[in-house]
Amino acid sequence: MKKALTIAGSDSGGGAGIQADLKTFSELGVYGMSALTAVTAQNTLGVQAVFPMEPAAVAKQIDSIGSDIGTDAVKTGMLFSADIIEAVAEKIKHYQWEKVVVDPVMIAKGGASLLQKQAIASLKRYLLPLSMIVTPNIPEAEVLTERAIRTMEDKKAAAERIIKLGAKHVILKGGHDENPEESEDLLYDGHTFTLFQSKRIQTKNTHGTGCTFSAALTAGLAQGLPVNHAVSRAKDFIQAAIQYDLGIGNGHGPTNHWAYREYALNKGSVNAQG
Ligand SMILES: Nc1ncnc2c1ncn2[C@@H]1O[C@H](COP(=O)(O)OP(=O)(O)OP(=O)(O)O)[C@@H](O)[C@H]1O
Ligand SMILES: Cc1ncc(CO)c(N)n1
Repeated sequence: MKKALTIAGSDSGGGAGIQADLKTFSELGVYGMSALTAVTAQNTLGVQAVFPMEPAAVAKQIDSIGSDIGTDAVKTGMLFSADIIEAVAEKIKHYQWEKVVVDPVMIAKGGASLLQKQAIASLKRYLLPLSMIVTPNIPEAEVLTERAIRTMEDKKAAAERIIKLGAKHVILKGGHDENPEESEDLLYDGHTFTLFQSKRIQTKNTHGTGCTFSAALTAGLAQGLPVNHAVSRAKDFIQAAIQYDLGIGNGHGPTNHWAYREYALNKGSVNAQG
């Protein structure tokens, strides 16, 4: 049984954060574990409140897992503060975990801050160098590189800068792009750029797309897929999850974590791998 650990915040509404991660791990046949960094009071309309955990409480949860169960891959999501980031980085080093996916979560779709501004320097300094792959969306990549991103050339330059910060791979996600036809994600390993394209689905129900994508990627790494295959399958997983949305809540609804197994895998309607 392959295992994956998510170090992230709780979304009470169930569409993003720890809940999205565990649902995704489960759908892909990986045993999921969690270390909570924060509790958010959240639904499809927005984030009503954030209650961060003590850094020591985050570290203790990771120790409980690391000292007994172990893990095949780890992802980080909402980390909130510099102190939590430093505690997490120390534990990742201590347990010598290498398959580390860093989703540099900063702002929720409604605009609520999930990472304090002062914590960005710590993210770059302590966590990115430990990551096998970092998964920014365009606004997050702009913050990490302190440059605006408009064109494909900008995207490539941003990916190069992020690799210089110490990440081994970067996947720059295009969900926030202006392109009405396609949602394209750019993978860079320090040598080669690979573009993963899919049809853009017109929907307001995209709550938790980033978490779900990075969790699917983490599950793939836990199962031993090479990075490009794990990205490709994660792209298929999120495509199905957005396409067959559930219509839950009054705002930006969650994606459908069952859809990949129910529709995509069986009908072969997407390029499933792994
Ligand atoms: N409307 C869409 N149609 C198809 N794919 C999409 C759409 N929106 C996002 N995606 C895909 O979903 C994945 C997550 O991308 P996105 O840029 O939305 O992440 P994010 O902004 O971090 O998500 P979140 O808002 O949950 O933090 C990417 O693979 C992206 O291409
Ligand atoms: C807890 C949590 N993590 C991440 C996101 C980003 O989608 C969110 N909205 N909530």
